[in-house]
Amino acid sequence: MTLMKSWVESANSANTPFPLNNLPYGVFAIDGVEPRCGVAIGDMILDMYAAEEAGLIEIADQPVFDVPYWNDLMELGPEAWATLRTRLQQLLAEGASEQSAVEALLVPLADASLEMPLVVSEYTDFYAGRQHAANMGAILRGSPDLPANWLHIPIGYNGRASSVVVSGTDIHRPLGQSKAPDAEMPSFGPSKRLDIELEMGAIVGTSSEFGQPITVDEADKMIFGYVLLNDWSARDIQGWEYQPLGPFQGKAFGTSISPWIVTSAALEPFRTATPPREKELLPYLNSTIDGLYDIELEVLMKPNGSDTTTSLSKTNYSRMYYSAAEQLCHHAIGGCGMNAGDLLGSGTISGPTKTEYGSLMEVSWAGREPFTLEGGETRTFIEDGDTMTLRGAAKGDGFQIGFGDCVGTILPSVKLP
Ligand SMILES: O=C(O)/C=C/C(=O)CC(=O)CC(=O)O
Ligand SMILES: [Ca+2]
Ligand SMILES: [Mg+2]
Repeated sequence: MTLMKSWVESANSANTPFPLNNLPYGVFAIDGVEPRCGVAIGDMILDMYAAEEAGLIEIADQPVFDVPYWNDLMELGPEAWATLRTRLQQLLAEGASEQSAVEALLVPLADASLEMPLVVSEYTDFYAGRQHAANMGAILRGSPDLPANWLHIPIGYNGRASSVVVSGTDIHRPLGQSKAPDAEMPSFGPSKRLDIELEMGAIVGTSSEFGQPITVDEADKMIFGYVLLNDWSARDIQGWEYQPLGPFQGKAFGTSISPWIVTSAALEPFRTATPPREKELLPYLNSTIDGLYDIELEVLMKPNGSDTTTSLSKTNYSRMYYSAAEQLCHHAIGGCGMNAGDLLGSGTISGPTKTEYGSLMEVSWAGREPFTLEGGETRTFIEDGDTMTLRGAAKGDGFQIGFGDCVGTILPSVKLP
C-alpha cells in the first residue's frame, strides 16, 4: 500500500507518523479550551468538536464529539467507525472541496497537550510473548520451559483501569512489601527493582453480552484500535506477592498508554498471522483471520539528568504467540461481558535475542548483567528521574503508521507521614 495524499503538506512526508493513511484518534487540550477529541494529520490536529459543530462531520442523530473521549463513537459500532474514517479521508484528501472550511479547524500538534483518549472501563493484561515467558521462566524458576497451560491458554490477569495513564504522566516509584530470599521477614519501602514491559494495548470498541461467548472472528471485529502500552512492573513487590493468585500491587501503580488510538482499519494492510501452533488449540480458539500486525517497536531510556537517549531494544508485535482477538475470545468464553473501553495488554513483547527484549528484567537478566547507556552510565533497573519511552510504527511503501511515543518518568516514592 502507498501513501494517500493530503492537502495538509506535513502529512505527505515519509517520516510523519500521521499520514492520511493513519488518522489516529486522541484527546487534546490547548490554552483556555476544554479538552476535546482530535484526529492527528501530519503535524496538525483536526478539532472534532468544532468539525461536528460546523456540520462537516455527522455520524449520529446526537452529537458524538461533545465529550473528551472516544467511547461514544466506539459504542456506535463498526459501521459508524467506517463511516467516520471514510468521511475524514474525504475531508483531508488532496483536492477536497471542503479544504478551507476544514483548514480553519486545524490546531498545531506542537501547541496541544495530549490527554487520555478514552475512558478505560477495565484493564486486563496477558502473557502471550513466548520468548518473554521462556526468559521469565529461566530467570525466576531456573528453566525456560513454558508453564503447562501456556501453549493452550492465553494466560492473563485482571488489572486496574484506575492505574492506566496517558503518556507524559510521571509515575512515583511504588512503595510495597518485598522479601529477600535469605531474609526472615519481609520489609516495606520503595521498590528497588522497577521495570517496564513493552506491550501493545488492544481497545475493545463494542460490547459482548454477559453470559454469551464470542468467536475469535467476532472478537476481531470488536477491536476498535491499538495503543502502545507500558505495564510498569515492580519486580521485587511482584516476586513476593504473586503466588498463588498472580500479579497485584507490583503492577497496580501505573500503566502508561500512547496518546493516539491507531484504528484497526489503519492497521489492516499490516496484518500478519500468528506463528505456527506447537500444540493445536482447542476449537473455540480457532479463527480464519490473521490476528497480529507487523508493527516495529523500540524501547528507549534517558537517564536522570542526561540529554542522551539510548535505544535498548527493537522488536515487532508479530512476535506474539496469541493475537488480541484470541485473547478477547478466551476472556469472554465463560460468559464474562466485555465492554467498549476495555483495554487488553498483549503481554510483554520480546524477540529471540537480547537486542529484542521488552523488559529490563530480561535485558539485565534480573540485574546480573548491568547494561551501559550512551554517555557511560550503567543500569540494571530504573532509577529515580529516568525516562522510559516506547515507540512503534507499521512501515508501508513511503509512509508509516505511527503511534506517538509512550513516555514516562519515574519520580521518587511518596513519603509516608
Ligand atoms: O513469569 C512470571 O513469573 C512473571 C511474568 C510477568 O511479570 C509478565 C507479565 O506481567 C505478563 C506480560 O506482560 O507478559
Ligand atoms: Ca505485563
Ligand atoms: Mg500495570
